Amino acid sequence: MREIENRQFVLASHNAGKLREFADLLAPFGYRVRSAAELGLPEPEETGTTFEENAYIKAHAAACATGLPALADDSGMCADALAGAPGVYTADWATLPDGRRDFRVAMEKVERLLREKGAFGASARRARFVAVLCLCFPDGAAEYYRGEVEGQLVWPPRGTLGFGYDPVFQPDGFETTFGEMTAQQKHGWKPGDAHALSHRARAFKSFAEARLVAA
Ligand SMILES: O=P(O)(O)OP(=O)(O)OP(=O)(O)OC[C@H]1O[C@@H](n2cnc3c(O)ncnc32)[C@H](O)[C@@H]1O
Ligand SMILES: [Mg+2]
Repeated sequence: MREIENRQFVLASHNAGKLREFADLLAPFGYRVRSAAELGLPEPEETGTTFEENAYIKAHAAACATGLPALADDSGMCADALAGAPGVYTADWATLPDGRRDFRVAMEKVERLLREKGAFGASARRARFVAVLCLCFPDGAAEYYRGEVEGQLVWPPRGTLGFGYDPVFQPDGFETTFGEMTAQQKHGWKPGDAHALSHRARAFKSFAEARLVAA
């Protein structure tokens, strides 16, 4: 198995919300991590049809560009009543014709479609967040870590914390949305804990246990 040498790798993401969460999750481990955004790397086109394919595209591009191992996160929200949509197209649903992203518009679109399907009760509004992390080396060797969290879509959006679709997602067992949780509450995990809450923290926990060594 190839090693992460010199405690150094690239985070192959341009999403500020994700990068904040990873900075937080990685802090206890003391790795030297720079993001694709900081390094000015181009954003590759996400042409895959699965989270795994898109995570590989992003991680491989960053690993090739830097010569370092790269970790990418491909994630999304899957609504049962919409046959798993928006899924891998979660970011696309928020993208305006001029390329900017507006998650209020995206959340309204999801809500409109749920209403068209008659999805009003909690059980009809079930959804999950999925995150697939890909660790890829410059030679193309890759490994994957997946995390999912089940919950329901609420309306109207609640909370101003987090990012993306957080204000409409209420994880099972909680009365608050991810938009009403601090980053620590949303992760629901720190090194040594047996369980994590968010999709990203669950995937990260597997990655950390397999690959990271505390400083
Ligand atoms: O590809 P990178 O550069 O990492 O950044 P991105 O924002 O394009 O990320 P994705 O392609 O993986 O798209 C994921 C979408 O799902 C949303 N999403 C993912 N995780 C989320 C979370 O924890 N909370 C809210 N929304 C999330 C996010 O806002 C994006 O629109
Ligand atoms: Mg993307």
